[in-house]
Amino acid sequence: MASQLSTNLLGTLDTLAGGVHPGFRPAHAKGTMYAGRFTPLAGAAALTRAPHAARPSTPVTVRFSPAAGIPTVADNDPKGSGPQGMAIRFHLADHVHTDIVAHSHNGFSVRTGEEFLEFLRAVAGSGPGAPEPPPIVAFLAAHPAAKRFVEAPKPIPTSFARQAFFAVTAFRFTNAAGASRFGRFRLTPEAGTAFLTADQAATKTADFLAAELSERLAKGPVVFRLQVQLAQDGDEVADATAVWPESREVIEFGTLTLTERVDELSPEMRKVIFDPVPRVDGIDPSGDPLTEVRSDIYLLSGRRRRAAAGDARQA
Ligand code: HEM
Repeated sequence: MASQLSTNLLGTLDTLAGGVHPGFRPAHAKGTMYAGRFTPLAGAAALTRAPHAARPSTPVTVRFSPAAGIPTVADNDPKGSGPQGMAIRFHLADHVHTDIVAHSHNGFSVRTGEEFLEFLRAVAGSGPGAPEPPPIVAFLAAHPAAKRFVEAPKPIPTSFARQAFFAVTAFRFTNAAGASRFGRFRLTPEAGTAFLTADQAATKTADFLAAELSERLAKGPVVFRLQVQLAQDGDEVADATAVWPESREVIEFGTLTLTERVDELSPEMRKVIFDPVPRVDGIDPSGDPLTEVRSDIYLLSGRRRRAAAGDARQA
């Protein structure tokens, strides 16, 4: 059952999206989906006994999305586009899967769901007609991580294939010998990162990122390196605002190769609800409080979306 916190978070995201858009996600509403394969490297099985770390290859479904809860948001909207999302489903068997939900900023604004609700409410209360100073000013003054997140540049990428993505919350990886390490997934584009200037971005069309990816895929696959940044003793593993230094070891977990676009409006794709909890033996939550609340709210939101799409019986 969804908690009061999840219900409140969902309601506030709806408010920020200008109301409920039936059948769409209240965050990362606009998205396109792709099919491909994951092939692990030796580092994967050394870190975890999860099945996709040992198999030669696993089919995947990927969804890229601008951040806003508005289904028509423009890909080049300076406020609504970033951080872009990349959600990955590894198909392990019929109806068995494990997901990674990542976005293009390394880190998050707040540590807990309660704090996120406070943040979203401050944003919602700071629109036209808000008191002076608006509530977001006091919130950001009291929450330095949220201030850093808000103020961090979020340039528009030239392509989803030229953007790096970070799963943000840490997991505990356990290998076949029972040895555990904490780490954070990240995705590095094989083509390297590349961003538009504000002037270049302004010349782009509203759906240019999906169009660009289709053109790119017509010429060949799009490749990402799936990596895990490992925590050192003493690193904070239960706080998504605590970004670990880039000097931490990063292991090559495997390669994600996307080959074709799939129809996100097909009944099968509309059913997909990505889950921030991996739910696979060998990759467990780290105790980060965001993980559980996100899992709860994505399910709540996903079920509402499925019901609106008319296939609630499959929920
Ligand atoms: C308490 C914190 C958070 C809340 C309440 C929240 C809320 C949501 C909701 C309601 C959705 C739509 C889910 C659906 O309808 O399927 C969503 C999607 C998404 N969120 Fe979050 N989120 C949180 C934290 C994060 C963090 C830390 C990240 C960074 C990785 C993130 C990245 C994404 C992405 C990429 C999607 C789109 C997933 C897809 O393609 O289906 N969120 N979020």
